[in-house]
Amino acid sequence: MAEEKPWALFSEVGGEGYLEGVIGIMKQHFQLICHKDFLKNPLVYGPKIQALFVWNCYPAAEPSLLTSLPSLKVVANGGVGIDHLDVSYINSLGVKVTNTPGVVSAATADMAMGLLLASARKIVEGHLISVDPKTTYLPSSLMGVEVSGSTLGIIGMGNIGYKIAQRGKGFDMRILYHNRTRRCLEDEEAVGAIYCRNMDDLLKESDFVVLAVNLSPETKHLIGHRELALMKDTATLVNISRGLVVDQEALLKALQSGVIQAAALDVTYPEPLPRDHPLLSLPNVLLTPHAGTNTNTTVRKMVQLMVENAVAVVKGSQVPNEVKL
Ligand SMILES: O=C(O)[C@H](O)CO
Repeated sequence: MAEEKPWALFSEVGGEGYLEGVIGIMKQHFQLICHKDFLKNPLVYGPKIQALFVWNCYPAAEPSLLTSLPSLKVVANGGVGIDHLDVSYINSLGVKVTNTPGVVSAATADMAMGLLLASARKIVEGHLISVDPKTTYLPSSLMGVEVSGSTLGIIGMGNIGYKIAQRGKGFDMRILYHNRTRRCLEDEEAVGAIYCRNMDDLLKESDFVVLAVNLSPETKHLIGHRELALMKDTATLVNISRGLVVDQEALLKALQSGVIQAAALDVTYPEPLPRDHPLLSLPNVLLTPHAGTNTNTTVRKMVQLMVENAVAVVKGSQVPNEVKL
């Protein structure tokens, strides 16, 4: 008789279309129950579940859920950032945490460049003018910032930061980076990146500052009043990491008072911002809804890796991407 597949709990929050493509990958290895259906009958399903698939905060891996899953072995996170998970608490329950580094880097770096270009060249404003028959296009209203030849400052030079540097090189940008540890000379030379041990030097010299760090107690509000004041008044801040890396109140003031020219943000806090949040009505802000990894290819790769991680934990074999504290 064929061995019964283990049970896994996942969230339906991504939307039907989003899940259609990926549910098949999960179903090859797991019997699935979505969070909504689980909540209708937690006492029946709770003891069966061995894997919990998590997308950002969905479902929230909180004590109330975790303690209702006595057979749980793994929380398999989709994405690299695990700031929404209390890893030590989860580990204390005898449950491993896994994530999906590497596979998210290219799409996230593309998003950073997309935001940078769209903000610099006012692409969204250009689209709105083009589709509105009542507006007349005046080139002066869409005057952009030249990207080629400008200076790109990358804060956080892990996989994603490095891919942003590769893209910046393609745009003939001068590349500065700040990271806890310096990359090897070979990596630096391949993209022509200059290391700034002191982040302030990067902030002062860059036309575009891109944030690509993980959120941790050390990087929370890494960019605040002081750092924004160091930036050029013609500079743009691009954030594809986590909203909390920036002090949002300080950013709002800097954008309102011309301390910096613009911001392009894929991440904020909270997400989404409330409809009356002042950042939403500033003309020099471009926002996307934390969609850096959201391509068919990357989502599939993430789910594939989530499943590989979860299967490895359940079977007790070598786990490709366990998060270790
Ligand atoms: O952490 C990540 O990889 C992305 O933000 C997706 O959640």
